[in-house]
Amino acid sequence: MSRVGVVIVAAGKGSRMKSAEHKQYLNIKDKPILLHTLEAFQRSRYIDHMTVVVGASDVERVKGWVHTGQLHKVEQVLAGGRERQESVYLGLTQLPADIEWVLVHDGVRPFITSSGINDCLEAARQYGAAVPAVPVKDTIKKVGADQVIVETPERQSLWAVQTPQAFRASHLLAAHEAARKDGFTGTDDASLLERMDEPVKVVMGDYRNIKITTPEDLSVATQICDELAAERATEQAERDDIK
Ligand SMILES: Nc1ccn([C@@H]2O[C@H](COP(=O)(O)OP(=O)(O)OP(=O)(O)O)[C@@H](O)[C@H]2O)c(=O)n1
Ligand SMILES: C[C@](O)(CO)[C@H](O)COP(=O)(O)O
Repeated sequence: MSRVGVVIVAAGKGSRMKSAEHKQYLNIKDKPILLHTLEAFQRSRYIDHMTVVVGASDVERVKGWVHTGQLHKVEQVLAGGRERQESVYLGLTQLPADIEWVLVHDGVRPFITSSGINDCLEAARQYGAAVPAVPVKDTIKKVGADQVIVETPERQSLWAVQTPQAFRASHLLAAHEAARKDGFTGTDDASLLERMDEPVKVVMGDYRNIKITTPEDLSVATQICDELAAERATEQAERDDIK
């Protein structure tokens, strides 16, 4: 029987946040960003296994959260690498053998919902690989080193890509190994399959599934956190009514 796993990468330094503490450990409301993310996957009935990749000096801290007993899907907490891609690769190499489908998620995207996870996973099962994305709202310019515009791509075809990104685990590992061999570094996992001409399906993401990157993201994060908690409470009340 195969299982669905997620590799959650959280070994970054958060340099753009410019905070004393690495951003994944800053609180949104009552708890650290990374803990919100882990709880979102723990809640999802589509996920069986979690591998969490963190900075070497944070492994014991995160294992401490797991030992509270609320995060039983977290089966391993590993030390990551210098780049995001290396952290993902380290997680993939340690996945249990029974994980057929794997999602890769940024630890600093705490507002992923169970339906967002399911949409991506379902599309991956159908097409082989899938990522969530949202249509861009701004006009995007390609700008040269001299700060002069090079071109304006047609907005209709531009999407801002998010995580979780879902793949057959063996394919993603092979794509990472090929990228390492070729010295290729991508800013997401899908790009490693794209360069091997493997199709990746795009599913509609959620504008609230933000990657917490800079200080201004923190105030909007509090608002999104409240909205999602209220929506979960309403859904729970509806389920209780049906019983
Ligand atoms: N060596 C790295 C770098 C990044 N990440 C993770 O990849 C996700 C997305 O990266 P990003 O938002 O860029 O985080 P940082 O690299 O920490 O931020 P910055 O680029 O501002 O330093 C984050 O959850 C981050 O912790 C990781 O696991 N290992
Ligand atoms: C994977 C990602 O979250 C998709 O939007 C993004 O590319 C990560 O980028 P970063 O350079 O690690 O911020």
